[in-house]
Amino acid sequence: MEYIKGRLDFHVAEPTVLSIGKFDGLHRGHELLMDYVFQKKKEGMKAVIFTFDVPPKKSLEQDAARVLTTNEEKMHLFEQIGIDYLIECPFTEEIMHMPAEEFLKKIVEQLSIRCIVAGTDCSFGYQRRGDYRMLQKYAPEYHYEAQIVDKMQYEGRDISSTFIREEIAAGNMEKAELLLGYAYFVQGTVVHGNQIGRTIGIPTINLLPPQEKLLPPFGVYAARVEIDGKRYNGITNIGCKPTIAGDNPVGVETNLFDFYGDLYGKHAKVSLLKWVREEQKFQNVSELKVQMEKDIAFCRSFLGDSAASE
Ligand SMILES: Cc1cc2nc3c(=O)[nH]c(=O)nc-3n(C[C@H](O)[C@H](O)[C@H](O)COP(=O)(O)O)c2cc1C
Ligand SMILES: Nc1ncnc2c1ncn2[C@@H]1O[C@H](COP(=O)(O)OP(=O)(O)O)[C@@H](O)[C@H]1O
Repeated sequence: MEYIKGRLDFHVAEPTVLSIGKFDGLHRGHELLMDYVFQKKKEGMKAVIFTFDVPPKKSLEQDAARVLTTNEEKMHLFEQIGIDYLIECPFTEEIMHMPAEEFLKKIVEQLSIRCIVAGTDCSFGYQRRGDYRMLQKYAPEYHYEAQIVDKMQYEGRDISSTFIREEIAAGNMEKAELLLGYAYFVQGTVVHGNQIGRTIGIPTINLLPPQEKLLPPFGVYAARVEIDGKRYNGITNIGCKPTIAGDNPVGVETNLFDFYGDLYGKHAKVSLLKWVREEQKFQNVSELKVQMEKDIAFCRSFLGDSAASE
């Protein structure tokens, strides 16, 4: 996949099918859009995703301001499903103020678009005046096909990133997985922690997710981890470790079952499968260790040998 970001002079010369949107989470609500995109790819067009790189909101107090997938995570997801070009268009003043018609003409010409696939809720151009009707209106003049797709629903509600954010914020990981089509994950580079884990026989890989990443409630989760293409079952704590003195940053830390080795600096993807309990402040580390061992026993039995069997 070619990842084009940070520039307005993006170009693709081959005929393309393009889908435009935020794609936060790349969830099941986007599945029908992707089905059309891959149908056209089979017919010989290059598959292009067009998305805007909007800087994170300044105030991240509210869950609604946080994202399900960071730009980097989205990039991995699109690569995995077989997209040929991902265009992350900077949301500059020029783009923000470009009339919708002009914007449409620009992308059709620069990206050799033959088919545009979009949801009924899509919007683009100054004051978001461009919508699916505009895409349909200009189809004959610009010689592209407009495929307008309805959102998939779950229990009578459109599947959307807002719906999924609500479930994650409530710790409903199984429902979030159903709506996403995959388990919610956090990924990043393994960094050093306080090095206490090894002293209690429970080492943990520490990830520090970016501020804009939505996290489920602080607590313990059954997890599946992917590192260097290998999968492990494990257990994750999300939070600030209130039992451990000091100002601990919000972290996602995971003990991998049946593994021992050095993982610092590695890239890890931690999928959160089930909420187990809230993070608590214990009297001391020995009490915490007793509880952690109980949590591990629970998760081992919950996960069985699922990582090995996939
Ligand atoms: C399964 C599990 C449950 C945890 N639960 C808590 C908890 O309830 N409260 C807490 O303060 N820390 C909790 N932690 C975090 C531990 O404090 C942390 O793993 C330990 O201090 C080692 O941290 P280190 O990687 O910085 O060395 C938990 C960690 C794991 C793996
Ligand atoms: N089963 C395991 N699960 C997690 N990390 C492990 C495991 N075995 C070895 N490690 C290594 O130990 C490190 C964690 O040890 P720990 O004492 O918790 O240190 P830190 O506080 O720096 O995370 C991990 O980053 C990894 O390199």
